[in-house]
Amino acid sequence: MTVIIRMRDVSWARGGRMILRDINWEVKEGEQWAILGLNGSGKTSLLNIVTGYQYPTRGEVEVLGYRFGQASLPELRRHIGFVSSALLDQFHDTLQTETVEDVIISGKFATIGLYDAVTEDDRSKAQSLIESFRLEAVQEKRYATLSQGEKRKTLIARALMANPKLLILDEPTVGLDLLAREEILALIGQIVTQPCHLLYVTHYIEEIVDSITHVLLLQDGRILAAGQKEEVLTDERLSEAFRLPIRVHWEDGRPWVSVHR
Ligand SMILES: Nc1ncnc2c1ncn2[C@@H]1O[C@H](COP(=O)(O)OP(=O)(O)OP(=O)(O)O)[C@@H](O)[C@H]1O
Repeated sequence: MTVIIRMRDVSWARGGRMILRDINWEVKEGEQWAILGLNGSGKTSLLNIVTGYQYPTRGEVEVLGYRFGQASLPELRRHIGFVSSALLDQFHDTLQTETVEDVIISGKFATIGLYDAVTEDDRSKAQSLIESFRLEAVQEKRYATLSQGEKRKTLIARALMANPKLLILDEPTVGLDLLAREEILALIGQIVTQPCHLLYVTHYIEEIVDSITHVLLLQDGRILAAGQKEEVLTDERLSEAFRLPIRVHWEDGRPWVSVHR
C-alpha cells in the first residue's frame, strides 16, 4: 500500500521558536484528512512542509513516495494541487481577465499562458469539470467578475485539471454563504473519487463531511490527536484543542458542535 504522507519526528523552528514539534503522522492510500486547530496551532506550517516550501529542522518527510532530501521537489509539486482562500484575489494577475473555462484549462500547465498546447482532451476534461462543478452558467465570464463561491469552485476545478494525487484545500469556505459553502462541500465527494487524496484545513467542524475519513488535531505545534474521525472528534479532545467546553453531535454522518459554558 502506497503511503501518501509520512512524517517521522518532524520539528520546525523559526526565529528561535519551535513551531512544529515531534510530528509523527501517516496518511495512507484511501484516507481523506481534515486538519483542525486554533489559529497559530501550526496548520499552515504543516502544509508548507508537505508541499516542500519549508524544510523541517529535524525529522523525515515522504510525500507521494518522494523522500525529502533525495527527491525533486518541483516534480513532487506537479502532483499536488493547492487551493487557498487567502490566494483568491491575488491569484495570478494574468488570469483575472481570462474566462472561467481558460482559467480551468490553464491548471494543466506549469507555465501560465501556454494555450497553444491545449488539446481536444484538455477541453473536454475542462468541460466535464465545469459540468460537475455546475459552472456552466459562468463558463464564458471573466474570472475577476465571479462571486466568491464561483471563484473557489473555479480554482478547485483548475487544480484538478492537472490530475493531482494530493489536493490541499486550505479554508476553502471562508466568507461563503451557507449555499455556496454546501456546494463546495458537495464537491469533496466528487474529488475523492478522482482518485485524489485530500487535505482539508478548516475551522468549521461541521465541514468534515462523509467522505473525509480522518482528522488531525493540532495544538501549539503538536499533534493532539490523529486518526479516524469518530475517534478524534470527541467532546474531550475538541474541548482541549479549542480550550472551550464543547459537545459534538453527529447528524447524517456530519459532526456539529455546541459550546456549553
Ligand atoms: N516563517 C515564520 N517565521 C516565524 N514564525 C512563523 C513563521 N510561519 C509561522 N510562524 C508562526 O508559527 C505559528 C503557527 O503558524 P501557522 O500559520 O502554521 O498557524 P495556523 O494553524 O495555520 O493558523 P491560522 O489558523 O491562523 O491560519 C504562529 O505563531 C506563527 O506566527
